[in-house]
Amino acid sequence: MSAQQTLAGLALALVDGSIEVVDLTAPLGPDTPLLYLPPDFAKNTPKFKMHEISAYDQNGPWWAWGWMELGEHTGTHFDAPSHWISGKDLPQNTTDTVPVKNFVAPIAVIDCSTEVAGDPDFLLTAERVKAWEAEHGEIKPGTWVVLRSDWYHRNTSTEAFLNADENGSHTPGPSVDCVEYLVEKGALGFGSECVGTDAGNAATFNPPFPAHNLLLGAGRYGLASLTNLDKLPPTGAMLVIAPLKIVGGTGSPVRAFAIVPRG
Ligand SMILES: O=C(O)C(=O)c1ccccc1S
Ligand SMILES: [Ca+2]
Ligand SMILES: [Mn+2]
Repeated sequence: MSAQQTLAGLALALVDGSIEVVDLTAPLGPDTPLLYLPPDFAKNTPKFKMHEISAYDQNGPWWAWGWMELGEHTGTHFDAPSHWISGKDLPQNTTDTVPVKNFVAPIAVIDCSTEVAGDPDFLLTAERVKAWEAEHGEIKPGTWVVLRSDWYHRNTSTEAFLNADENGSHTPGPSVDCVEYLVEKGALGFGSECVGTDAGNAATFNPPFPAHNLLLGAGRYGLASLTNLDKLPPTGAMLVIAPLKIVGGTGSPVRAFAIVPRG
């Protein structure tokens, strides 16, 4: 089938509903949960704030618009390699230089929602990824790999989403050997439903924050605060993300969605 026929088929399938578009993005606003780092360790991202310019009034008689205060790593967002010191000198490592072809790719969904329901500190390991491959096929280079945890149901409450106690945050993520394996398999990036791509206790890993240190350091990417992964098949869907083309950006809020075959 030619490329033209493939795209024409996609257009028809979108119209007849045999291919659906599934939103993977959390609402973005003042209530969007943000990562919380201990203030004696690091500065944090300020909350999202919308400033009204006009609302069909004396400031603009027929129009409404505003301006935002918004962190790069807020809500459903993309991590570029430059976000981490291990990726700071890599080529094409900022939101305005990452090749745009990397924003449309196959997505592999590893469902660990049952395990996470029993253990919020659950770690996706290389062994668990290999077990998924045994059932669904090998992860091919250029694939986004995402951890389905159903954690997105918590993202209307910062407290529930960060799930912290005196020992820190308890949220799932990938182990060091998992990230090493995904890099080895040529995965484009790793995605999570949690506030960040790393597990809540990833500061204690060696190296710390492997989904940043090793993944971004290998020139791959992260996606955090995804939603609706429970509506995707293990394989066969395509991920589309649209980071803002922020000059020199280390990341960006994104509208993420999946193109999913139905029936
Ligand atoms: O970039 C993020 O959203 C993120 O997850 C993060 C940022 C800075 C330090 C640690 C982490 S874990
Ligand atoms: Ca980020
Ligand atoms: Mn991050």
